[in-house]
Amino acid sequence: MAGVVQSVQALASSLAALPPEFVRPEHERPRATTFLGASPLQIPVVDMSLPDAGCRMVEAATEWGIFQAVNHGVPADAVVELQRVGQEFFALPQEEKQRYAMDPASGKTEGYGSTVQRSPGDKKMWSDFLFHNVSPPAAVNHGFWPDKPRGYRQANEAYCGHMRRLTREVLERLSAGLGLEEGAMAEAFGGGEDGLVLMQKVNFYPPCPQPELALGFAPHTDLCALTVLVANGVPGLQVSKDGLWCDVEHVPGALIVNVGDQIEILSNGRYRAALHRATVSKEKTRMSWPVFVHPRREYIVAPHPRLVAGEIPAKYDYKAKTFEDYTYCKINKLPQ
Ligand SMILES: O=C(O)CCC(=O)C(=O)O
Ligand SMILES: [Fe+2]
Repeated sequence: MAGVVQSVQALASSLAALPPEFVRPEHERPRATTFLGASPLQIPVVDMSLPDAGCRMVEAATEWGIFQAVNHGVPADAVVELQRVGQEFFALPQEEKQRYAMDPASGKTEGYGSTVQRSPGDKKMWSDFLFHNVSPPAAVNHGFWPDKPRGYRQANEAYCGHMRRLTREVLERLSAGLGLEEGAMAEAFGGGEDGLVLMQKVNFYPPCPQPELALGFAPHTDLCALTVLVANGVPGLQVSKDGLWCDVEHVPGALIVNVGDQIEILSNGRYRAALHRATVSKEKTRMSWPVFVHPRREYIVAPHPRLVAGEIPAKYDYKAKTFEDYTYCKINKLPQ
C-alpha cells in the first residue's frame, strides 16, 4: 500500500467554488441532462417474496438492466451495521484512512482512494471510496479491511453472507429466464461453489459547492456480472433509459440490483447492463455500498454457447479474452 490519497472529502471541507478539474462539460452536467417529466420514469420494483418475482426480474433485466428488490430477505440490522461501520470509517482522521491507501500503480483496485486524473482533459469525480474483496476467503486480503471502527470485519462478513445467498437467487432466476438450467450462470462465471468473487465498495460523496457542475460518478456500466447496492437515503443514482437520465427514487429498505457487462455478454444481449451515474448534493453527504459480483479471473468473456446455437449469431466477440484482461482494459480505458 503506497501513495497519498488526494481525497475529495478533505478538499470539500475548505472550498467555496468547484476546482476546474471537477467541472463537467455542458452536455454532461446533471441539471441540463436529467429527465424532469410530469411522470418521471421509474426503475421496476421487484417483490422477491411473490411467486412472479422471477418473471419480474427477467423483465427488468431485459428492459432496464436494473431494479429495486424488496422483501429480499436481508435483515435490516445487517444493512444498518454495514452502513454504520462505513460511515465511521469515513469519519476517521485522514491519516488513519491513508493507512489503507490504494496504489494506482499496483494495477490492483483494492484500498481507500479517489479518482485520479489521467490526462488534463479527464474530469475528476466528486467521490472517494473504500474497496476490498469479501468472498471467497482465498480472495480476501485483510490488509485492506480497516481495523477501525470496531466491528468492521463482523459487519462486512455478515452482510457478505446475505449477498452470496441473494446473488445465487438472482443468477438462478436470470438463468431460467434464458431457458438455461438454474445453475448455468453461476457455473459459467464461477465454475462451481466459491468461484464467484464478491467485492464490497463504499462510495463517499461529500457535499459539493457547485453540484450542478459536477458528477459523483461519471456514466458507466459495471464491468462485473451483477451489482447489489444500498445507499444512505440521499438521492443521487441515475439510470439512462432510452437516452434519458432518470433519478432512482429509492424505496426505503430496498436493495438496488443491476446487471453488469458480464451478464449482458453471457446472455448474448438478451439482458442489458444498466448505464448509470451519480449526482451530488450541496448540503448532504451521500454514501453507497455496492457489492460487485465478479466471475473468476480466468473466465472467458463470451456469450453462453447455448444462446448462440443455430440461427442466432454471437453479438459479442472478445476473441477469447479473460475477465482479468477485460477488467484491465476497462479500468485503463483501452479498447476491448
Ligand atoms: O453511488 C451510486 O449509487 C453508484 C455507484 C456506482 O455506480 C459504482 O460504484 O459503480
Ligand atoms: Fe456502477
